[in-house]
Amino acid sequence: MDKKIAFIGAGSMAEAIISGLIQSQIIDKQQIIVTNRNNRQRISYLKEKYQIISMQNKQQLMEQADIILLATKPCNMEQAIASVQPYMRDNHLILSVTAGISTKRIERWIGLKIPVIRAMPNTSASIGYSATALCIGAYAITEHLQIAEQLFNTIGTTVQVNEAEMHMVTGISGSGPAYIYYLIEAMEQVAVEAGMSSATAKQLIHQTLLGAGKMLNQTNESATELRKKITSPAGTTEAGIQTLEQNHFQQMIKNCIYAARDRSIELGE
Ligand SMILES: NC(=O)C1=CN([C@@H]2O[C@H](COP(=O)(O)OP(=O)(O)OC[C@H]3O[C@@H](n4cnc5c(N)ncnc54)[C@H](O)[C@@H]3O)[C@@H](O)[C@H]2O)C=CC1
Ligand SMILES: O=C(O)[C@@H]1CCC=N1
Repeated sequence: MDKKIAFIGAGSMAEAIISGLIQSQIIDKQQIIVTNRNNRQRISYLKEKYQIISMQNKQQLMEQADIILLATKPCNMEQAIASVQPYMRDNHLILSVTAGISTKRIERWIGLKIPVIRAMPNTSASIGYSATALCIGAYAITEHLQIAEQLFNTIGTTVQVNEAEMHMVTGISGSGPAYIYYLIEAMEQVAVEAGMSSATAKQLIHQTLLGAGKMLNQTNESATELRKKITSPAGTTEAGIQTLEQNHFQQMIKNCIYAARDRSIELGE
């Protein structure tokens, strides 16, 4: 890719994308620029670790960049856009990974007929395994979507969705890795509580997770089919799953995802 990308916001998500892009070698390190509000220490860390460019001068940054990737928290986004808005050109491509904030609102804050694409990746981007959903704003055309797809496909998979679906996407795949980690935390805790060494527990659990993920990915079988194959009648799995059912596990997961979706809606308001 011969374009320069400027990251406005240099937190966890920006770092996951930067790390994934560099590993994919789609872009030269020197074509990645980062800036944040004022945390110099964070910028120095990223600059040193990834040998990318840092630039606190927003005018200079906007003159050099072709793609502007907005990666601040939703509450900081208006201010972040205001800091670069005077230097925006309508041939900049704006990408936003910010939860909740619509392309319409971004276009309004920018005040130009400028292409905006909203993306919802997840932190597995850092190793090339993000599940990213994309949706396009009013002024983005196929060519812009293709650039976004090219970029996010190097750090995982992409799917285009209607913007209305983005809140649910955020609840499912944006936050999704955290729910899985939370489940793993509980599995590790119980193994250690029962006397297993932490190293043994981690090895067994992490490989179990990896294997289950690959089974879903590599066989044509659904999660339900795969689960049923493990669940022998009157066996150990059945005993475990009955306990989950008695404790309304699936309803709890659904409530968790609805809560994340609703929070995304609130963040956009
Ligand atoms: N962490 C995750 O797993 C995911 C996060 N996102 C979205 O990515 C965005 C960033 O999330 P994180 O990286 O986790 O947050 P973070 O808090 O780690 O990073 C936010 C960054 O924005 C910078 N910032 C704040 N105000 C600014 C301003 N006015 N100008 C320039 N930079 C400014 C901060 O200095 C910081 O570097 C959020 O909107 C979140 O919804 C999306 C998908 C997954
Ligand atoms: O927790 C958050 O708000 C962000 C959005 C998706 C994942 N992390």
